[in-house]
Amino acid sequence: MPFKNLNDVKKHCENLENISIFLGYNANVDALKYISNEKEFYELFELLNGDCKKNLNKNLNENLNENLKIDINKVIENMEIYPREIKTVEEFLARLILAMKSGKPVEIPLISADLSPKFKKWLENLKFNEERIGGQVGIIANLLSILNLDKIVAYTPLLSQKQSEMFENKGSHTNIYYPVSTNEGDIVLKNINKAHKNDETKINRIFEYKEFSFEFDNKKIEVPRANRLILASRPENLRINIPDETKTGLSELGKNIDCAIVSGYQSIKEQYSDGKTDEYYFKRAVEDINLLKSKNPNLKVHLEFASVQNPKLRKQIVEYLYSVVDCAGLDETEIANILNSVGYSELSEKILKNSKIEDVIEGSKIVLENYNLEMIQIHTIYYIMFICKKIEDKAKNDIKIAQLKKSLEFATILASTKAKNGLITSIEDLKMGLETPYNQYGDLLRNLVYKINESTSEITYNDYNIVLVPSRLVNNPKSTVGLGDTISSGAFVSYVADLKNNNIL
Ligand SMILES: Nc1ncnc2c1ncn2[C@@H]1O[C@H](COP(=O)(O)OP(=O)(O)O)[C@@H](O)[C@H]1O
Ligand SMILES: O=P(O)(O)OC[C@H]1O[C@](O)(CO)[C@@H](O)[C@@H]1O
Ligand SMILES: [Mg+2]
Repeated sequence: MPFKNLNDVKKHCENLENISIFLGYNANVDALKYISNEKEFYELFELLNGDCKKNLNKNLNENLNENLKIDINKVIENMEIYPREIKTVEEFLARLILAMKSGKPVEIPLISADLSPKFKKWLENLKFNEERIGGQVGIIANLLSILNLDKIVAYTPLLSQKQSEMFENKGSHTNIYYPVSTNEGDIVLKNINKAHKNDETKINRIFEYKEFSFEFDNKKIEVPRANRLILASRPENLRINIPDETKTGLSELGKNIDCAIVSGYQSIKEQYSDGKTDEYYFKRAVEDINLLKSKNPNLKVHLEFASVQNPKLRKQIVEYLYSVVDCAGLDETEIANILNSVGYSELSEKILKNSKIEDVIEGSKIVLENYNLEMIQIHTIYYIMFICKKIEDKAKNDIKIAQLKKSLEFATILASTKAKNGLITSIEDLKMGLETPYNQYGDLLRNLVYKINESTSEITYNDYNIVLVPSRLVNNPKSTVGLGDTISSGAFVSYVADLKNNNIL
């Protein structure tokens, strides 16, 4: 047990203090709506459906204005169609019910210009419970600031005043910066709170539901676990991209940082109104990473995946970007979806259906090898796992395993603190995570991975280190959005700190 008490955790955090990182590309405001029980679920749709419980079951809402009421038959139809973009309230309700039935994380794009008037009106009237910083860059920057990293260079194309002020420089020194270009083509780092531009604020709507049951179409639906559905905005002028004038300074910036976390590619569209295409942006994204690495070949880059509804774009992210990054972070659904996009639909189905760890490992190995990644980190509700190639020298490899385990242990402490408290405000808060027990399958999972690591049977795991730590699962989480980002950044930065400080891996 690497962390016996808060002091051990604090010591670990000290290792991170000499790390500098680049983060790109997505930050937004998350508007959170909590759905804690059956009553709150029905209340969501009251504007459209009056006595919602009754009406969502019997469709007896005749006394409501035709233009407003929810068409239950259409909702049922959409549950079959499984819309991958949301334009109507019926599509939204269908995907929300399916998400709640599965208890799995879901993100769906919402194109504001295309919304039906009824859905638009409903969204405008919806009262959210709170607003928080969102997006991988937003969530990770604020976490790493508290962990006192030396420098966090956070780049996001849209930086309104509201958004820039949601970055919290809470470390022992100002450490979150925005890269700004000079006339000479260099990058200077500006305190992100003072770097805002005249941009719009990107707002995502997050529906955070708890465990409860409700009735729809006269059937009882049990929500197996608290989770979230994200309606992600896709503003036309959000281009996942570093402008040319800033690009010229990237190689010099790369020299002064240790690592980077890139994410946000899920916002890239196939076609833009000015004729630009997905390919244009993926090629630029590859250039950015190559430039960052050009004068610092040791720079480690982690790509944090997200839910991508369009299979073609999902495949592009993998094919363009996995070849140039070192580490990949993703949840169980995301690895399954990737496998489906790159030709392993049977394995993908198995993972989605049975959540068996052996299948997840098999899938991770395929991705690791096909794209020559150094490491994959998978987070699921019950465990967090690193998979990477072994070092030949056994003594060194044993140290590596111990270090990787420590990084994952740290990550579970971060996640359970955030799940329990909703946010992490200081290193002291991590006591809450440390006091959260591992989930009930902890020993079972550890034994299973022990056996897999020992096995020499037909599936050979001999060349790989499979390092697993069970999650410290919070029963009644305050919120769940961003827990994966928290896990991935905590684990990756710890890994990089070990590389930098111990020189052993
Ligand atoms: N109640 C909880 N307590 C502790 N950890 C949790 C809880 N719920 C989810 N997690 C962790 O958070 C991860 C969610 O990651 P992910 O799906 O990538 O979400 P996001 O993209 O919103 O950050 C899960 O895989 C699990 O490891
Ligand atoms: O796809 P987008 O719009 O960048 O949003 C990503 C979403 O994922 C999260 O970063 C959580 O992983 C949310 O905070 C955010 O709403
Ligand atoms: Mg995630």
